[in-house]
Amino acid sequence: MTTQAQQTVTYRNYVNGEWVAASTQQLDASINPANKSEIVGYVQKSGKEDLDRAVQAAKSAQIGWRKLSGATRGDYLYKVADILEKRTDEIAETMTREMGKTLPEAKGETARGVAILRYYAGEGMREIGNVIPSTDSEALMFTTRVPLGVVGVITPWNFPVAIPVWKIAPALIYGNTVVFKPAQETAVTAAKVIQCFAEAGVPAGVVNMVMGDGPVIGHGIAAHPGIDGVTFTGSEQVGKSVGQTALARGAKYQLEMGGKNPVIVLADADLDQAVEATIIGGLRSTGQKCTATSRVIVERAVYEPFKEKLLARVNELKIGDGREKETWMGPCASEKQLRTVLHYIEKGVEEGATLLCGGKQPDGEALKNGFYVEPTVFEHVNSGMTIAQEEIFGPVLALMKVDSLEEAIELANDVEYGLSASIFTKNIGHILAFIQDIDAGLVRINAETAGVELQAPFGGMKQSSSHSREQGRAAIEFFTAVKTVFIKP
Ligand SMILES: NC(=O)C1=CN([C@@H]2O[C@H](COP(=O)(O)OP(=O)(O)OC[C@H]3O[C@@H](n4cnc5c(N)ncnc54)[C@H](OP(=O)(O)O)[C@@H]3O)[C@@H](O)[C@H]2O)C=CC1
Ligand SMILES: O=C(O)CCC(=O)C(=O)O
Repeated sequence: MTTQAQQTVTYRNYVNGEWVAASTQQLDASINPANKSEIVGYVQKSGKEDLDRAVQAAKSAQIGWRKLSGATRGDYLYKVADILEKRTDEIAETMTREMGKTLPEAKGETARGVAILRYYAGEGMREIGNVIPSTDSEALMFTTRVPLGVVGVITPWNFPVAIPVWKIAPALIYGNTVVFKPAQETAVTAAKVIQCFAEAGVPAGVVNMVMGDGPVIGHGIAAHPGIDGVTFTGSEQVGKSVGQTALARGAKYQLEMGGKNPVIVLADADLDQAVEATIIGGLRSTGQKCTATSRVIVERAVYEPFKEKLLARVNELKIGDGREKETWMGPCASEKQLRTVLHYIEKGVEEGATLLCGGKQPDGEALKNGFYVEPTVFEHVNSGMTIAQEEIFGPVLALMKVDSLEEAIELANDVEYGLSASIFTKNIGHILAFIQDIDAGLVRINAETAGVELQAPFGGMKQSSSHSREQGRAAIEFFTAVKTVFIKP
């Protein structure tokens, strides 16, 4: 008889073009949050020595990679995109098994990874500088851009394909080499993405992946003298420590962290449209997006009809294993995440908010082995409450009633984050005031707070980011350094 351990694949680190076991000889089991007894794969629990090897490989590969033309680097990315595209179904299925989002969402995310790779492949043929008139009429002055060198990429579990790809692809196209540390929670999916780079023939050492714990490998990347820039997405607490560690040794860093994103629904809004966007923005991916809608600020005149429609829709949502066709919302990605969400729900009740629906783990035989939580709606939430201030990262909506647009914007801005915000109204004056006054890097009108587009800058204000932007052409700002050149005959 074969045991599950024998059947389950072990995924290795990818260092200098080879799949290698961690020097520690330690493994972690990556489990399915829809069924905690199912092991998706075993992943490496690496140590500092493994990281050192990866950094050394990335350093050795750097000059050769940098010296290729942008077009040639782009050709590699096109190949990676084609391979990822062919493996969409398999990789999406792994993602669903490993972190719980529904299969259509996982397929959409993988397709987004393909599109991001193609976008940055094309970037290898676009301009990287400007001619600036010199005060010396005989001279030519221009800017050009050079890679940082070796870039460390630290990513979370909520978008295990899209986030690594939107960091690794621009890093590579601008001539950097990469040391990638995926979230241990989703390291199997990450390994499959890196297999696409390996299969595309990206030269040895250009992309390296080291699996392991955040405090060891993630912190190790931030602190490593051989790493020239660090790009991070995850929690505010860890992000800030990554930034401080990188800053202390003079390395460049980029942080994308939390959100507490509001949707404002004004009296003239199309209520059905606003309800749908609140549900999709707040509850898709089980609320585990930094752009997820968390606070729902509704004008008094439409508060009751909006609430009724919202509750009716929330009560229809089918919770279950993301691989099943009829499932609308999967489990939380991990037990830790489930505990966090339940803790916030408890806190909401304790602090006096009214629970309108949800609030607990769902009943049912089919769900008892997974990290499920019901979609939850609170009302009578005020800005001083914990659930109105802290990022929950779960399917929890907080309804808040206001009397005017001014009050709505004031409430919307009354948090430490400023990632995404949306408004539902037909009044152009209100739309313009919102665009002007809201503290958010992503401002969305009559649309959900989530749903970023790969060709546009992405990032937040206040504590949501290091004030930098990712994606689109904005990525060039982090992944390159500018040289100003002055030439005289
Ligand atoms: N902005 C966003 O998109 C995200 C926000 N979050 C927020 O963070 C909360 C906690 O989630 P969690 O997964 O713990 O997020 P973390 O911030 O801990 O994880 C993000 C990444 O950082 C790594 N990491 C952990 N500790 C360190 C460290 N000391 N130094 C460097 N890297 C480190 C993690 O590794 P590993 O996990 O493998 O140990 C992971 O790869 C969520 O509830 C949510 O509020 C979470 C994910 C994404
Ligand atoms: O809304 C999206 O599509 C992206 C969200 C995101 O970047 C995140 O949750 O980390």
